[in-house]
Amino acid sequence: RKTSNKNLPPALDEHEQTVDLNGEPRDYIDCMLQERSRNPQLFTNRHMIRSILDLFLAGHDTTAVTIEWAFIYLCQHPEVQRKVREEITNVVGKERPPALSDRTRMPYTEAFIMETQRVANTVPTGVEHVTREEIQLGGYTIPRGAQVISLLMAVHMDEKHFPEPEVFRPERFLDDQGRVKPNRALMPFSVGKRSCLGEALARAELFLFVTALLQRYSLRFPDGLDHDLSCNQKKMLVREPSPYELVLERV
Ligand code: HEM
Repeated sequence: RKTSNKNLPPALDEHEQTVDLNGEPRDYIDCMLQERSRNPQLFTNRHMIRSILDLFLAGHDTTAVTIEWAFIYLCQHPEVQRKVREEITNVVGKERPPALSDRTRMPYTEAFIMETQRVANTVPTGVEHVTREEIQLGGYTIPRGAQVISLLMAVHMDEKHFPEPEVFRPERFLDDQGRVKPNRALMPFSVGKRSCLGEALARAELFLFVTALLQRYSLRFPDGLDHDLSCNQKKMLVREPSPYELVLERV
């Protein structure tokens, strides 16, 4: 057992002492420690702490809060909830949990998640980026070194791309045959080289969580209560709904 390093957060210290550098990694921290044992110059402890923090900050709240919005829309639009459940029943049934391989056969559910991300705008802006050189954009000159923040929410609420943008309507992402109709203006994960690194993981989580829950439960607001859709103002970066109650009934 190595000597304990008091300068490290306890979780990292514990991992450093117990990791099997050549064995099966137990988790993300073990993977990083194994990688560094092969190439000590790769990153410092500070890098490792930051990258774990990134996973929590960028990876947890964003997806969890999008799911919170999805539940609100399902309660506000019982017809949408009925159609998603119908698709789950037809494609997955009740005998096994939904799997990612079901996704391509569930266009309505996909469209529902797309519409949820468009209207919820959980991450309303991109992260700040800095221009490396002067550029012309839409008739404006942006100087080198300027901080640029994209307003993704403005695109999602632009009626040029999404007619009646305030209306929640998954069908806008379906063609006449009921197949998913992508729209380039839907960009909840931003676009370009620095777009969200966790997009595939987040989309998988959204699909699996929503379908697994709706397979077993119907959702509604408690009688007489409607959610006012106000946002938690204390949260920065992420648009979170204020707390609400849900009734889950076994189906
Ligand atoms: C529904 C869930 C999520 C949404 C809406 C979302 C959205 C975003 C957005 C808008 C950006 C900024 C991109 C830009 O500035 O151009 C971003 C960056 C990022 N996201 Fe996500 N994200 C989600 C989930 C996740 C997950 C699950 C992870 C990791 C496990 C993750 C990791 C990251 C990282 C590392 C960046 C920075 C990428 C870079 O700067 O190169 N995100 N995300």
